[in-house]
This record gives sequence, C-alpha cells and structure tokens, in this order.
Amino acid sequence: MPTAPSLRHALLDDTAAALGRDYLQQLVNSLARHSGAQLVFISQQLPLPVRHVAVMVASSHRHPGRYALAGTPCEQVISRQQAIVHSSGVNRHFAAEQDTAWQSFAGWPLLDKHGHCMGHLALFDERANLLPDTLLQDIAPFVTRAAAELQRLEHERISSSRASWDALHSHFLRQYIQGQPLPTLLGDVVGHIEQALPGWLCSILQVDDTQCLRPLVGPSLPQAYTALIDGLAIGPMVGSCGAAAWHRKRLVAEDLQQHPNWAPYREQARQFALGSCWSEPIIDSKGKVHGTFAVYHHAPSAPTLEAITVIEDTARLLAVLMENDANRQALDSRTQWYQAILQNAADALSIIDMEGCLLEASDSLCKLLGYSQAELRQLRLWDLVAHRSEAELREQLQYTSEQGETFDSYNRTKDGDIIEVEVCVRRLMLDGQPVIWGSARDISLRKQQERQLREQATIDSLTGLYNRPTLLGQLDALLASPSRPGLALLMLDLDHFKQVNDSYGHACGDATLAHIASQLRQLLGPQDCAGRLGGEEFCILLPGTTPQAAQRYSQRLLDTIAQQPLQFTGQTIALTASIGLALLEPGDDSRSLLARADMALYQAKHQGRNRMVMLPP
Ligand SMILES: Nc1nc2c(ncn2[C@@H]2O[C@H](COP(=O)(O)OP(=O)(O)OP(=O)(O)O)[C@@H](O)[C@H]2O)c(=O)[nH]1
Repeated sequence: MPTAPSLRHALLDDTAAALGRDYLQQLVNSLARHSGAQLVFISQQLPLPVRHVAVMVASSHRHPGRYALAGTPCEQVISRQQAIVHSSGVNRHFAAEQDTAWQSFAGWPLLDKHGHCMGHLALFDERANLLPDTLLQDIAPFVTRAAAELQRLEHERISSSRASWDALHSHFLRQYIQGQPLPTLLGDVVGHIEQALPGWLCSILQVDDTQCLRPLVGPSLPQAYTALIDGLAIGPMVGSCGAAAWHRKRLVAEDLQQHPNWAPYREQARQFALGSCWSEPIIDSKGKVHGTFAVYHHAPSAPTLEAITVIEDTARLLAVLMENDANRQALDSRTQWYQAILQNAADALSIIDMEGCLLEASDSLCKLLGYSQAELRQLRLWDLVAHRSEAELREQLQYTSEQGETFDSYNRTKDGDIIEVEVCVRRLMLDGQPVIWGSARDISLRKQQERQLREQATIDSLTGLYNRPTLLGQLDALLASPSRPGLALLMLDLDHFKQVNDSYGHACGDATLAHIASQLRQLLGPQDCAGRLGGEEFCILLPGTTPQAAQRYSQRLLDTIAQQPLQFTGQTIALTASIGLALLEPGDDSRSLLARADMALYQAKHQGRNRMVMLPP
C-alpha cells in the first residue's frame, strides 16, 4: 500500500484525463491497484425494488452484480450516508446466511447535490488490516468527484430519456389535435408508460364535479380494485390519489401497509397485492384539478428522481389533454347551442362581413327570402335589400355600432316580392374580423294590420267614406289653414230612411247608405271630401268653392239620388235626400259652421224634403 500522498497522486495520475463512466472505471482500477484490495466497485441504487444496488464499474469480476443491501455492510453506508471502514472481521457484518471470507471493507456513500444517495464506492479484501487509517481522508476528493460523475451520467440518462418522453408527449398532443378521442389517448399514454417501465401499474382518475374520484384508465389494476375507488370522495387522508387531489400535491406512499392514509384500505391493498402508490395531481393551467395520475407497484417501493420526472411530465401532459378536452367539450356544446339558435330561431338571423357576403344564415332567413343556404351564400346584402343602394348599405355596414340599432327595412325575396322587415343589427368581432350580426323579422302582416287598424279608425266601414271624427278633423284642418279658402259644408240626410228599413229590412237600409255614398263619391272633386256623420246623415266639404258652385253641386247630388234609385234584390227603391248648405263666413269655427248647416237641413226637411236650403250668413 503506498503512503497517503502517493495514493492520492497515483489516483490523480490515473484518473486525470478520464470523464464519466471512464473516470469511475479508472478510479476503481487505480484504487484496486494501489491499495492492493481484491475488489473495488462503484454501485448505483436501483429504482426498484427499494434497497437494491447494481454494480456499475468494478476492478474485478468477483463483484456481486445486483444485490440486496440488507445484511451487508453496504446497507449502513447507504442508509446512514456515512463512510465506514472495517479493517478486519467485516464478514461478521454480513447476515448470517451470507457466507463470506471478506475481512477488510471500506465504503463511501455517493451523494448528489441534494444529499440523496445515488450509490456507493466499496473496497473489499479477504486480508485483515490491509487498509490504512488515513484512507477515508485520502480518498475523500475522489469520492466527491465520483459522485459528481455519477450525477452527470444520471442527468445525461434522464435528459436523454426525457427527450424521448418529450417526443412521446408531442406525439400524443398531435394525436389529440388530429381528433383522437381523449379516452383512447389516455389509454395509449398509460400503455406506453407501462411498456417502457416494467412493473409500473398506472392509473388515471378523474375528479368529477362532486369532488369524487372516477377511474378513467387503469389497464393493469384489478377491476375489482378500480371499482372500489369509483365514487370515493377526495380528502386529506384518502389513500394516495384522494389526498393528492385534495392537497393538490404529490403523495408518495412507499409502503401501503405502513402509510397512515392507507390504514382503512390495507386489507384491500394486501388482497390485490399492491405494495406502493405514488400519486400526482393533474392540475391545469388555471389551477383546476382534473384528476390524478398514479403509479402502483406490487412491492413497497420509493420513486427515484427519474421516476418522479416521468410522473410529473405525464401529469403535465394529462393536464394539457384534459384541459383542452374540457374546453373542446364546452366549445362543442356552445357551438351546438349556437347552431340550435341559428336553425330554430323564429327571427331570420345572419352574419354578414364588411363586403356584404353572408357568412351564416339561419333556416328561417332562407324561408323568409325563399333561397337555399347555398344560394344565399352566393348573394350580397344589396341583392336582398330593396329600396336602398349598394353604396348606402356599404356605408351602413361600416357605421353599425357594437351597441346595435333597430329599424324597419324592405327585403326582396327570390320571387321578387318585397316584404317589410324589422331589422336589428350589431357589430361583432369574428376570428379577429369585424362582422355584422343581423336579425330580421317579417313585419308585413303587422304593417298590414296597422294599416287596417288605421283605416278602421278613420273610415266608416259601411260606406267607405270618412267616419265622423276623421271628417271633423278634416274640417278643423281646413279651418286652421292660414289662407282659409272659401269652404262650403253640406249636411245631407236621406228622407224617410226609416221607411226603407221598415219596408225592405235593415240589409236594404245598409245597401241604401252604401249606394248614396257611392253616388256621393262619384261627384266629389279632387279637393273635396265626404264622411258619414252617423245614421243616414252625411257631410261633404267643398274647399275653394263659391256659393253658386256649391249650390249647383248640391242640386246635382239631389238629382242624382232621386234619378238613380237603388236596385235591391230585384226591387227598385226610390230615394231622395235633403241638404243643408253653409258657407264659411269670417269668424266661423267648425261649430258655428256645422250648426248653420244643421239648421239649413232642418229647414229643408221642414219645407218638404228633397231640396237644398242655404241659410244667409
Ligand atoms: N239600415 C240602417 N239603418 C240605420 C243605420 N243608422 C241609423 N239607421 C236607421 O235610420 C233611421 C233614421 O230614422 P229617422 O231619424 O226617423 O229619419 P228618417 O226616417 O229618414 O226621417 P227623416 O230624416 O225625417 O226624413 C232609423 O230607423 C235608424 O234605425 C244604419 O247604419 N243602417
């Protein structure tokens, strides 16, 4: 055995130019050569099962390969993370059943920068007192360097395995984007992991809206076990997955028979031969816990750094997939909802771009205008709107606000009919482009009804002449005009109309009134107007007339009535009427004018009927 400085120098010389695995090999060779030890090796902790190591580099083929630490002096080195030297009698430190001739032993733990033990450097010899007391000190810098090289190799291995995981993750994301359904993908992810890492039994659980666990994937777990988990509420002490989801952080139960969270489930764990369960919550970008990704082993086991990396990366991938899928589902149901609105809306809905092209049209719009969806998409707004030019409509598209506006418009149908519509428009952004959302309602019927109502309110339905309020309104309007041109007001009343009703019936009376109205209408000039004031009494306004012309008109009217009797159901009914005529005088208002005409009519009746009377002013 060389002296301490020369051992250090010898090791330094032998290992100076080496790196990584070469360094470790040179180190054990050099140490064996210069110490004279029969076996020097460096081990690495195995991920599984726990407390096993594998010899990585050795100075001789007498090394044990993979072995359990229990019952060996190496166990103390690794579990206590302490260097140990036995100058003699190390065979007593082996378990009784291990028959070994080793006398001298020295072991150093190889720690990573976090203090985690990666393996150890061991020296064995069958001779006692071979190793100097200063060995621990002398070799310390080489142990540090060996640990660094081991860690570097481990990082290299992890990063190359990570690169292949990353590639796998990209593959799954691509598959998802291409439309692969989520359940299939989750099954594929787990399948890949279980194939790459023998002994891993993976499961993906979902946390549902009621905060209960729902198994999604777990091909290698017994079905009866999966069924037990189904519906379990998450909680701070609920196994590994329930607790991981609850605390939103990884929960590693290395030994299910020991871990407090598994106390209620120990029997099941034994029954299904489950030894450990490491569970990682699946948390999306918004912090929502979608579920858990868990790894079981049949034997108790602790995850290595690499295993943790795989678990974390997988949970991250699952979070992306599950978050996107939830968004996709929400979007799908929203899109379906919009489609349902679009297709079932009573109003005609459309989305139009700034060029007037129809991007979307509801079935009700097709029905309203008589076009098919395909035909509508070939048309522009100006093909469908009547009475407005393309330029006007383009301008309106530009100035439509986000708040929206409502107005009446006219649409042209495929058959060329014009329909009146009430339109509601509003500016929206669609895929980053401004568009106009429009809703049109056919108001032709409403407008027609409004017109009818207006007519009913102004026209006497039996005769088609103005009714009393309208005629009096016309009179007021004429009197209010600043020029106040000459105006004659005729009050006409049928003679003995009661007898017509009594002799021929009420229907004949009605026909009589309509007959008189038609005769009256034929004699009206373009400025004149006539109305039925009630019963068999009519009123005629002759604006811009003279007394003579008004008298002539009155006489012509009386003559026409008398000379053109009513023909009713084969019977000829002779009719006459009386007229009271009043001419507008200065200072007259409608009341005084009407009163004078009334008075004149009364006199006409009194004087024998079938005549016209005009009272002097
Ligand atoms: N058929 C019909 N009869 C009406 C209507 N409005 C009023 N009458 C009838 O018209 C008649 C008016 O009778 P009177 O006021 O006595 O007038 P008259 O018989 O014409 O006699 P004089 O005016 O004095 O010549 C009544 O019998 C009313 O019932 C109507 O809309 N239709």
